[in-house]
Amino acid sequence: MMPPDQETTNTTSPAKYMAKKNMENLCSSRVDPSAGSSTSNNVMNPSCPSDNNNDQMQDQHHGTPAQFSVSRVSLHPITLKFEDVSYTITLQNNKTNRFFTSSTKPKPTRTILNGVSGVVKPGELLAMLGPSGSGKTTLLTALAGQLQGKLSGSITYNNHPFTSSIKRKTGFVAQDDVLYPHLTVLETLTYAALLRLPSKLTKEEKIEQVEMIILELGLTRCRNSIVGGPIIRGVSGGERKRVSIGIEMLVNPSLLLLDEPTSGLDSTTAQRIVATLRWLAKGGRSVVTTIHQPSSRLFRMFDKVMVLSDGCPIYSGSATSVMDYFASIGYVPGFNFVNPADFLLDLANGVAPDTKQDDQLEFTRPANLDDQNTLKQSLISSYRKNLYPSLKDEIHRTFQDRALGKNMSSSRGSEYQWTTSWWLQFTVLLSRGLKERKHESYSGLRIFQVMTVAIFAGLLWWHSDTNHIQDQVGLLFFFSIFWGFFPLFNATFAFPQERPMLTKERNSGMYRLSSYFFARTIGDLPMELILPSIFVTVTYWMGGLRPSIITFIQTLLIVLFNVLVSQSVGLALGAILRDVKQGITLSSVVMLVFLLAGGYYIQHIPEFIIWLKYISFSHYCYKLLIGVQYSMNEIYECGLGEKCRVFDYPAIKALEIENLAWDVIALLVMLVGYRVMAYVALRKG
Ligand SMILES: Nc1ncnc2c1ncn2[C@@H]1O[C@H](COP(=O)(O)OP(=O)(O)OP(=O)(O)O)[C@@H](O)[C@H]1O
Repeated sequence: MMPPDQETTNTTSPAKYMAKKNMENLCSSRVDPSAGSSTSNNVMNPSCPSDNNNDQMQDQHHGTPAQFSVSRVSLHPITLKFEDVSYTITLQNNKTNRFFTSSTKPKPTRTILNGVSGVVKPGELLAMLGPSGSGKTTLLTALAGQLQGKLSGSITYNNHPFTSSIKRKTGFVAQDDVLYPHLTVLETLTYAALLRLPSKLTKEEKIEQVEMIILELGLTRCRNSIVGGPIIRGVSGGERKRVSIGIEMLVNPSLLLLDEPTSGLDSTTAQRIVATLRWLAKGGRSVVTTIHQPSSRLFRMFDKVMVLSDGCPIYSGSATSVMDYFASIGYVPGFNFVNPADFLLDLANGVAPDTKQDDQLEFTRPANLDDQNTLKQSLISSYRKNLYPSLKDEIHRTFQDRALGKNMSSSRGSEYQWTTSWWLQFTVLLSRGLKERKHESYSGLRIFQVMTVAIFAGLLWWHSDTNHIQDQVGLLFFFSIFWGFFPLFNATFAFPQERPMLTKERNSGMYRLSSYFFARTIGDLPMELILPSIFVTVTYWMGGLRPSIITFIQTLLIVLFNVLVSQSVGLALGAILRDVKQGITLSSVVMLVFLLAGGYYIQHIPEFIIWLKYISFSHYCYKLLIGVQYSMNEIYECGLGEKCRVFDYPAIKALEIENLAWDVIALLVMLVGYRVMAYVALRKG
């Protein structure tokens, strides 16, 4: 392989660069006779090996690499500059401390980043190196404009602070891939394209872009495989990572930030990913990546390197000069030197270069903590003395920064304009949600659960009649409780589960919260309404309730209304608490209290707590069900040969059924109110 500096100087366009890389790949890694003839017209594919033939076949359909989406040069090159970036967090006191420390005592703080500076110009690939916990992710998140909290220093993008327009031109691939596990690779990229690419492109053109990305990232072989996740097995880790990169590549970002894109991957796959990043950089993009332990061949692909030690920089500058710099301040690699990254990470950990041979290492005493700290301090001082002044000059050379000290978290500028319409966002999100949740909505287990309860309830109340009024009232109360619990629990899961995805997509400006909210809540409706409809149909007729179609339809509508209200409560709890466990715990408490206050178990609630009855949606549902089931003057046999009015039956009388319209209004208020609460909680993030 040629040295990186030579590669860089010879490269004129990404397409040529990739063609050349492809040639190198064919020579160095494997000889593929079928590919040999087409190398001049072929893109180097950072893919699973067997993709190549497939890709070449598709190549003929899509034309030459020069026409590929990602081979386009960046339309808005961005120079990223950051100067003296510092980030401090306030540590939370633990519970024990809270009792013993006085409230006036300031909370302890911790500096995560301390005076970090750097410049990344279009066409450059910057790698951030450092031990675990040195602040790489924090810095990258700050550069992506997504770090909440107290950030000082300056981060500018073409001399401007972070704005929504920069947000749109920035791609951020987080360390943990947040993807929908049940969608295929093709579906994942297609939905992202439909949401992220501007409305001026037709659907077909957007899909064409997806096909190109799939081709370019070598995902052809797994295009129809589901992405998978921790529970369900899907594509491999490397393929998932490429899908995440592909989502960001779709919008042809001018600034691409990636957190550990090669973690957990074999060295060949890691090299392919870094080759892709380098290729993207050569198209005029500024690319910043954190990386844990790059091999020496990966290291050679970087243009710039930044080394962090405990949040402080010990090097920031050209990758080719890094060894010379450390040599100039007295640190040269030892006898067994192989990889510059190992050497740099040792230094960042405060471990001096080892001059002994491997077989002597086991006898070497590890450096103590004081020695390590002394070495780190010395490297930080050297950086400030030797590198920082020239870096500062470079930052100020091209143009004077205007935005020093601006609050980086103010990322929502007024110029924000959505790339797609509300309606398109809504329909795409609705379709994606239905596809993603198809397996759980239409799960056999869920249908079995509801059907079994329906049949057993029908058998237990088999042909009950009005003379057994208590049984019938019990059945109606069961309707209101069962169809209060079930949707409430299902809805509580909705937002906590989707929150990481929502945060990621909203941070990249993909869609409005309102379009997501409506799509998410409407998408759940079919199954949420079909199951109770089947349940009521089975149980109503088996249970011997009033044999009237009108009453049956009214009963069904009331139950469905109750489902929507309880779903609203679940959505609000999930959105406010954000945590499934807390949500479920609170849901069960709420539901049990509503059940007790519903009016069936207790008719004479003490005055001071009677308000519970009025906030219980089960109470209104139960009242409505009784109200439509029995007519005003209906009678039942209350003793031997004795007839009583149904409405005088104590459990019904206590409900004070007079004007059912108020109960409908109360449920309506709850339906809207809880949904608004859920929306506001989501908006607050
Ligand atoms: N909000 C926070 N609260 C508490 N500690 C934090 C917070 N954010 C960052 N840290 C701490 O700051 C340090 C730097 O974290 P960061 O994730 O940036 O490190 P990193 O270099 O990316 O590590 P790794 O390579 O393991 O991902 C860590 O010790 C982390 O625990």
